[in-house]
Amino acid sequence: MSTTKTIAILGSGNIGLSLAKGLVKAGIYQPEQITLTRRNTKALSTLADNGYKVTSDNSAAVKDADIVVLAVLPQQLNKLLHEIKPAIWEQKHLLISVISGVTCADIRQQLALEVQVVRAMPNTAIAIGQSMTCIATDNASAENMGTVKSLFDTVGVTIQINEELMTSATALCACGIAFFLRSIRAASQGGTEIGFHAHDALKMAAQTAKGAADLLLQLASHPEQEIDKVTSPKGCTIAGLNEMEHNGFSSAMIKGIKTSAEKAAVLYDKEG
Ligand SMILES: NC(=O)C1=CN([C@@H]2O[C@H](COP(=O)(O)OP(=O)(O)OC[C@H]3O[C@@H](n4cnc5c(N)ncnc54)[C@H](O)[C@@H]3O)[C@@H](O)[C@H]2O)C=CC1
Ligand SMILES: O=C(O)[C@@H]1CCC=N1
Repeated sequence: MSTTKTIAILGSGNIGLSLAKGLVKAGIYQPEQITLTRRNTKALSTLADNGYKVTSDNSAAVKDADIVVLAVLPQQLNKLLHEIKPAIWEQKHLLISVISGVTCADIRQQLALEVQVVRAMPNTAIAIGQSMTCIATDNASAENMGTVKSLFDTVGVTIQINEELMTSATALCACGIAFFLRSIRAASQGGTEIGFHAHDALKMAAQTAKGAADLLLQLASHPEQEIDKVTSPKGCTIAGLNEMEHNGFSSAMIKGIKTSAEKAAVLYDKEG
């Protein structure tokens, strides 16, 4: 699926660039249809060489775009909204915010405009078409939600949720990718301690994690069902697994996700 719409990504840092690269990789956008903004555009020179439009002028980028993606940090948002407000046309623009902890209503309130806003919470695997993206809105039309879903469907799996759950989605899916990466890293460190070179251990741990995830996704089974198939009686798996649990493995993950969700809810200062 390709589109003739143009998109401006305001704040081309980690997630903004991952999104841009993912959309181009998926074939839905040509680089020429995407404007990337950043205060220091030197950091985007390679992307400019690859055909993306690059500018530090957010208002110009908005004027040229059908879809405007807000991808700055929460503490950078109010200044950006103030800057682009005169360039936003309520009847034309669809705003997509990937910013954690900021509601659709917060954005309209800052802009003092009744523009349609959709929140999207992707993760960095969007760069390779493997994001888990949650989307939510409080005012966008079904047609615009369809547009946003189709856009993110090209770069992973998308689900629509209630906006109240967006901070939870941030913790589980956007932060979550870091939690799983750290688990894989820890497994590889264990692998090195028991005899493998570091690069082999990392590859073995990553493929094992991928296989575990695919068992759940492809067979639609439950983790414990799959774990039961691995744990031979009096065997080495249950011995290792129980040792991890005695050290708080599941508890650490649950507590970490709860802490991230609590933090996600207070990232944005409306007055800031
Ligand atoms: N990094 C991630 O995995 C995810 C991040 N998010 C959200 O995305 C947002 C961005 O996060 P990151 O990409 O990690 O941060 P980042 O710091 O890498 O990117 C933000 C970018 O915005 C630029 N910027 C700041 N003010 C600007 C302005 N006025 N005009 C143009 N560019 C401006 C900065 O120079 C920077 O390149 C945050 O609100 C975060 O909550 C959401 C999902 C995942
Ligand atoms: O760490 C953060 O605040 C952002 C939001 C989700 C992923 N990164």
